[in-house]
Amino acid sequence: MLIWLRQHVIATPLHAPLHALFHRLPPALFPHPSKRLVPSAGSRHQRIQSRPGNHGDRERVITGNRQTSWAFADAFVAEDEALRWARDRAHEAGLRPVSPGTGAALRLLAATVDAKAVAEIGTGTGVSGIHLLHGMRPDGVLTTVDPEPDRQQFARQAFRAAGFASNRARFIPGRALDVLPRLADAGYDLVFCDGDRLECLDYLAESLRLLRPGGLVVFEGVFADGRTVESGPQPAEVGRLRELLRAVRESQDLVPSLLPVGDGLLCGVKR
Ligand SMILES: C[S@@+](CC[C@H](N)C(=O)[O-])C[C@H]1O[C@@H](n2cnc3c(N)ncnc32)[C@H](O)[C@@H]1O
Repeated sequence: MLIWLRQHVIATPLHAPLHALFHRLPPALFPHPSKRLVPSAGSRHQRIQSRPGNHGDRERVITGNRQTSWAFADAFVAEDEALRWARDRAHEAGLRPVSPGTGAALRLLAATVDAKAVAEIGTGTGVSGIHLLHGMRPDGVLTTVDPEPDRQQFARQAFRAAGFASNRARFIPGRALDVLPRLADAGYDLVFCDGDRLECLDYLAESLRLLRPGGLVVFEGVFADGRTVESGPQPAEVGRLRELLRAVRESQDLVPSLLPVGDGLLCGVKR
C-alpha cells in the first residue's frame, strides 16, 4: 500500500486539482470519474487548497502522517505467538499471508456476521485462518481449501497453538474450483478468497451460491501492490482483478465496499 501511496499520492501534489490524482487510474476501472471525484463543498481538499503557505511542505507532512497512520492502523491489533509462528512459516514458504491489519479486519467481519460457518480459499500456513477463527462464534467451523497439504499441516499446528480445538477447522486439500461445488448452497456466513487470482471471478460466482442472505464475500489483495490502478500494461491477473472489482461494484446481489487495508480487501454483503 505504501507503494501505491508513493506512486499515486506523493507523486500528485495535494494542491493540484484532486481529479489529477485519479486521471492516473485506468478509465475502464473508473468509468465515470467526473461523477465520483469532484470534492464536495467544504471538503478536506478544498480546505487545504484555501489555506495560504507552502503547499509542498504541507503535502509532505500530510503524506508522512498518512503513512504513519497507516502503519499504526496495521499494527493496531497485536498478533500473538501462534500468529507469528504461522507468519514465519508462510515467509519460509515464499507465501504472502494477510497483514496484521487485514487480519484484524477479518476478525471484525467474521464477528459482525456472527459467523458460524466460514469458507476460506487459500489456507496457506494459517495466518488468515487464525484471525477468522478469533472473530467467529466459539462453536463456528472454518472450512479451508488449499492444494498444498504441507501448508495445511502448518496451519493445523498453528490453529492448535492458538488454542482452537481440532473440530473448529475442516481442512480440504484440493483446488478451490474442484472443492467448492461440493459445499452446501447458502450454508456459509462468510467466504474469504485468497487463492489463485486468475480464478477470482469463479470464486465470486461460487461465493454467491455458498452464502446465506446477509453473508459476506471478501477478496484479499485486490490492489495487487498498486498495479490495479496503474495505467500501463499489466499481467493477466490484474485484468481479472479489475473485472472482479467491476463485477462486485455493479452486482445487484451485493452491497459492495473496498476497504483500503493491507493490499486491498474487497467486500460484498449478499442481499
Ligand atoms: C497468499 S497464500 C494464502 C495465505 C493465507 N490466506 C494467509 O493469510 O495465511 C495463497 C494460497 O492459495 C493457495 N492456492 C493456490 N491456488 C489455489 C487454488 N486454485 N485453490 C485453492 N487454493 C489455492 C496456495 O497454495 C497458497 O497457499
